[in-house]
Amino acid sequence: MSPFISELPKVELHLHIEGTLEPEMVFALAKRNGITLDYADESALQAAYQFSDLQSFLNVYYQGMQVLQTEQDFFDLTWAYLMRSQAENVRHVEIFFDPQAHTDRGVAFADVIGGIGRALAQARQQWGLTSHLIMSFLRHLSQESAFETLRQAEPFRQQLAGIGLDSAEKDNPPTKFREVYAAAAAQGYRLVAHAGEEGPASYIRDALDVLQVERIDHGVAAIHDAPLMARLAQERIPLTVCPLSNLKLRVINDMSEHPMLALLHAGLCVTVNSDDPAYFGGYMNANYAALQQGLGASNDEILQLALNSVEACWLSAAEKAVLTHSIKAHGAKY
Ligand code: HPA
Ligand SMILES: [Zn+2]
Repeated sequence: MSPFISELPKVELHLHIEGTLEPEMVFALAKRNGITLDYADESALQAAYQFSDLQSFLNVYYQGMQVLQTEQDFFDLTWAYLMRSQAENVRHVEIFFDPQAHTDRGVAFADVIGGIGRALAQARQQWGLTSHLIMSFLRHLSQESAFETLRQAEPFRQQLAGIGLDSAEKDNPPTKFREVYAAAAAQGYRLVAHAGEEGPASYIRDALDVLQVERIDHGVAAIHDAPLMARLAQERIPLTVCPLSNLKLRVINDMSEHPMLALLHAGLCVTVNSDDPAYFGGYMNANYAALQQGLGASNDEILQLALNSVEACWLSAAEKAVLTHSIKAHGAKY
């Protein structure tokens, strides 16, 4: 790992906390909670991490997270992620969680958000690692289920910065969630959505125009739509791109085909993120390194990507200025 990447101050904007569940923790939590797994050991579980598309990943992802049952489980999961982030010089994170994937199997919303929130608060206190939490609706479920989740979140409104939309994209367009996004906006939530990962570029346009999101998660399908790219550049709509995820889920066949630098050079506010690092082969540094090694990204390009993440995040202007300064100071050393 080049020190230029490992010592670079970083911001992560697209991370599913359930996607940080490492095989080792799957087995530890299964034991603690008296659950029998279908896999003999960690390497047998890891061997199942061969994905052909988004759905083949989601099947494993939803199965793995069933070991998460108590408030302490959610704390331990989140704390492990934050320790790694701290070690990788990540200074601020905006992370997703999938409440319906837990409440649908009888885990209380309060335990999920309680454990995650306790870990985030501890990281802020111990290291000054700041964070925001984004509640994601599962798009393969109904809009009514999303509304029910929005109601369940009401007592925790202050801990939630925004809402997102994830899970199976194909045949679950943004338009399916028009009303629940409008209701969340009326409650003051900030809005993001996954769009243009496996789905078409038109889903990115619908996320912007119908759901009124301010940031697009993934969005790599924009590369196929020149007018949309021009709009995204003109409006500086951030895309939270996840290189290793795109490779593992076969959105691209090889890192050398990744559209990140083409989007960057067209003036888009593209950012680097890890998505589900326990499943896709690496955390933040590994995603930056993949762009350096697989796509030939230069130090200047990497620096610009890191600065874009500060621009795209939800910190105050004063907090952003501190991060921008430290990224530029890091760049000046090379
Ligand atoms: O990459 C993703 N795409 C859609 N849904 C998800 N849920 C976790 N990760 C993902
Ligand atoms: Zn994602």
